[in-house]
Parts: sequence; structure tokens; C-alpha cells
Amino acid sequence: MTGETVLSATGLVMRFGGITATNNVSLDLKRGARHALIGPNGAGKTTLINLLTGVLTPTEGRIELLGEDITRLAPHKRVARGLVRTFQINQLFDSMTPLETLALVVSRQQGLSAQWWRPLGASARVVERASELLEHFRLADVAQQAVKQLAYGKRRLLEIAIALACEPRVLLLDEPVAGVPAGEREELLQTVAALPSDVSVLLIEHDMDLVFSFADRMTVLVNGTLLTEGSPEEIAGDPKVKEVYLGHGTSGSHAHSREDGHA
Ligand SMILES: Nc1ncnc2c1ncn2[C@@H]1O[C@H](COP(=O)(O)OP(=O)(O)OP(=O)(O)O)[C@@H](O)[C@H]1O
Repeated sequence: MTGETVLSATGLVMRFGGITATNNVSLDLKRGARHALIGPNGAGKTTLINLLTGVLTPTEGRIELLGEDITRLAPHKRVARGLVRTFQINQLFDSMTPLETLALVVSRQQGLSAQWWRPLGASARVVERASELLEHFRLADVAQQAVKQLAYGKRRLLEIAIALACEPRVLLLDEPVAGVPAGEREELLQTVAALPSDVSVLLIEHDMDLVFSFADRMTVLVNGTLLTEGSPEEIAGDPKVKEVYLGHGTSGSHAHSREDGHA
């Protein structure tokens, strides 16, 4: 890793009336990073992601993407600059197929969306990229099924594929395995592990197995404040982190039991 910072948040503060949801949080995401953001419920993870994506404008602080100030940039402009978060499943069009959905996003990404009258898939470049994504995200066999008929795990895979279709430099991966049944987890975990290495990833996740198998760097938030940041080893051995998690009925390390039966 070159150590180059691709996304940098400095002194972020977000107040909602009397509540300080984000309290002077700074975070640097390095090129190619696998960085996890963890913290108990209400720690301020969602608020921080909303600040990074531009859904919220911070009360104080600054956000830079690839060295440029994006603190007040609209969300879609951040996406165009390569800062993309995974989309929630309920934002998908249920009657479209994974192929159509990805072709739509890829067309837009390739600047072809103005040619909406052309049948989806009429451009070879679009079909090529959409097929590549379907293959990579193990959706090829369900490419022609309506999204509403897909198993939940496949829908989560499609969410990540859509984000990747936007050609991100930075991917904010929001709880990729949340709610996924045991039998479908492994496929999702493997796919997440195989994300392109040049894409820097910030993972927001409660599942400690995934966090510790994925991350090379971790940031812990508590009550809107950055408790600590470090390598997975440092975080796993940090008494402050253990205390926070034990206080919330789960452990800061691998104690979270595996539900999928895989070692
Ligand atoms: N729009 C809002 N108005 C008022 N308070 C808010 C708003 N959004 C978040 N908060 C408060 O900010 C704090 C942090 O919430 P946030 O959702 O960011 O935490 P979180 O770490 O994502 O939690 P979880 O893991 O449960 O999703 C909470 O006390 C929450 O009630």
C-alpha cells in the first residue's frame, strides 16, 4: 500500500438539536484499504456514513476525496467522483432482472443514459461490463429472473454489484451480511473478500467475524466519539473496546458465534 489517503474526514461534528451524533470525528481511508467502522448501537455509524455520502452536511469539519474538498458537495456528485455506498435493497426495481438493473447502471456510468430509447444491452460495452459483474457477483444463473424472485443473499449481492457498476474509488459497504440466512452467507463473504483490491473499502458492520476476517484497519465509535483506531490485533486486544462491547452484550473479538457452520 502506498499510504496515500483517498478519503479524509477531519473534525466532523453533527448536531441534531441538543444531540451530538458525531463528535469531532476524524478518519483517513488509505488507497486499497479494508477499513471497518464499528461501534455499538447508536454510536453514530449511520450518521458518519450520511456525512461522508453527503446526505447530511456536517455542523463542523471537512471531508476530502482524492485531495478535494467535498464537504458540501451533493450526494450524486460524490458518486460521480467515485465515492459510492451500497444501495439498500428496497431501492431496487422488483420487476427488473439483475441483467437489466446492471445494464441500466452501467449505461449511465458509460454516459449512454441519454440514449434511453435504445434497448437495454444494445451496446456491446454495456453488455460486457454487466456480464462481468453478474459473473463476479455470482448472479449469472439468476440474471434473467425478476429481482423480487431472488433469494435474499442474491439481492444483497446485486446491491454490491450495483455499487461496483458505478466504478467507485471508495466503496462504503453498509452491513453486507445483515439479515442474510446462514446458508447464503458464505457466498456473500467470499464475494466481499474478492472485491477489487484497487477499490478502497469502508465497511460498516456488526458481525465481528466478518469485520475481523475482512479489515486491515478498524475505527471504533462510541457515543458519537472516536474511541480508538488501529489494526485488528490492536482493537481485539484493547481493554477499552472490550469494555464497550461487553457492556452491550457482545464481544469485541471473535466471540460472536458463527451461524453458518463454516470454520
Ligand atoms: N435525524 C436525527 N435526528 C435526531 N437524532 C438523530 C438523528 N439521526 C441520528 N440521531 C441520533 O444520533 C445518534 C447516533 O445515531 P446513528 O444512527 O448514527 O448510530 P448508529 O451507530 O448507526 O446506530 P445503529 O448501529 O443502531 O444503526 C443516536 O443517538 C440517534 O438517536
